[in-house]
Amino acid sequence: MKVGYVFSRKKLGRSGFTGLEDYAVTQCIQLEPLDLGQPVENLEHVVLVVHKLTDVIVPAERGNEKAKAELERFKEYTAKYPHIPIVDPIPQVMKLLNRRDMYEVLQKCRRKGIQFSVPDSMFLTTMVSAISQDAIQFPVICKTVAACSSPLAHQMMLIPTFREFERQLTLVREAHVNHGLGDVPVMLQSFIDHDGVIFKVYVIDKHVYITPRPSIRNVEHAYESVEFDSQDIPKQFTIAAESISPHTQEGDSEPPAYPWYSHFMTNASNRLLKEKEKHLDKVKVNRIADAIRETLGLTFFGFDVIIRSGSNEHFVVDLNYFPSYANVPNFQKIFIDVLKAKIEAAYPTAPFYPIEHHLHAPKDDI
Ligand SMILES: Nc1ncnc2c1ncn2[C@@H]1O[C@H](COP(=O)(O)OP(=O)(O)OP(=O)(O)O)[C@@H](O)[C@H]1O
Ligand SMILES: O=P(O)(O)O[C@H]1[C@H](OP(=O)(O)O)[C@@H](OP(=O)(O)O)[C@@H](O)[C@@H](O)[C@@H]1OP(=O)(O)O
Ligand SMILES: [Mg+2]
Repeated sequence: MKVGYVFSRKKLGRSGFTGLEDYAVTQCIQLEPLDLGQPVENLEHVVLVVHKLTDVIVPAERGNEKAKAELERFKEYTAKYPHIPIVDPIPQVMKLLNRRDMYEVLQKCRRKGIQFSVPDSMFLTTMVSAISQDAIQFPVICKTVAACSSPLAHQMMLIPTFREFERQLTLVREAHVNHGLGDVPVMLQSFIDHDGVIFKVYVIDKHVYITPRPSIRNVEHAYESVEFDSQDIPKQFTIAAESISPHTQEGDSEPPAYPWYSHFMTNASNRLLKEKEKHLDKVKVNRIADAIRETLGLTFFGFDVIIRSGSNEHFVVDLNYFPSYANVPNFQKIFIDVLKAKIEAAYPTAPFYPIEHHLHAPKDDI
């Protein structure tokens, strides 16, 4: 059975996708890229489409001609073959394109009675919009309202104090600095001290995988704002084994690769990680995953959890459609099993044939 997919070249280069087509064949699934550059008539018939179409929608919305044409082609395709399930459906995925909608989704999940928090957030037309000192608790992180599928969506600024916020405004207004955050809608979100450890939660249908990652250290004193690119944050800790050197201290970091590096907990001790993991409530995290799945009707998503220092308060700070699934054990098996279950649900009477058999079957036989 053929499953069409639409993923960016970057995504297909990720480790989880390496060898996926070959593995899928062993499971009677033929994964085929949907070439949105071709007329719809030339697109092969498939039984299901899986995608991260946000990578087409976002550039299309920004006027990219190639992306606009591809999106049109995708719409034509779904109009022509309305019976083919799109996993996940585009209207649901669209709810994660911006952080305002994401915030609403998380609030809705909280109303289902699960005890978790979302940091206070406020939305500004641009960063130079005036705010009063008590509008939000500082420190804050300034994030673009646009949530994904563009480099700018990952440009952030950690702003320790209101005074420093005002200084940044002056710099932007006088155009002394020209960071991308200066003239786009932004969200200010209260920064929560969490000891530099974030938990990435990756969800594939009912499968939930949680893994710790380096994050921002606690803000213990005022400093100048820190601009960073969230995609450049190291994806794993260099574990500082206390036994290696008596001079090694918890939180010592590697030589900075970026000016902002020292603000991140790149080098954690096993003790700190264990301590943080002890506070992680996996049952709660699973409940949050269930609530998001039910609220949005999504199969593929990820969210980020931090635990406030000195407490058990869990915060969700980000929610993404089709994240990296980096290091998820058995990713390929889980992914293909989930696709098979979707196909079986959509076509309950059609058995899975070995691919050779299917290729010789009549065209409208799945
Ligand atoms: N409210 C917060 N309090 C403390 N730290 C935060 C907060 N929000 C974000 N962070 C830190 O900043 C990082 C980037 O934030 P966020 O996840 O919102 O960015 P993103 O670009 O949307 O990420 P992704 O690459 O997952 O899409 C987080 O991984 C975490 O380390
Ligand atoms: O680049 P990576 O492979 O790490 O994956 C990142 C992914 O980029 P990709 O979908 O183009 O791969 C990002 O997507 P956009 O927000 O830009 O849409 C976002 O989901 C991050 O959370 C993922 O990083 P993670 O934090 O899960 O590792
Ligand atoms: Mg994140």
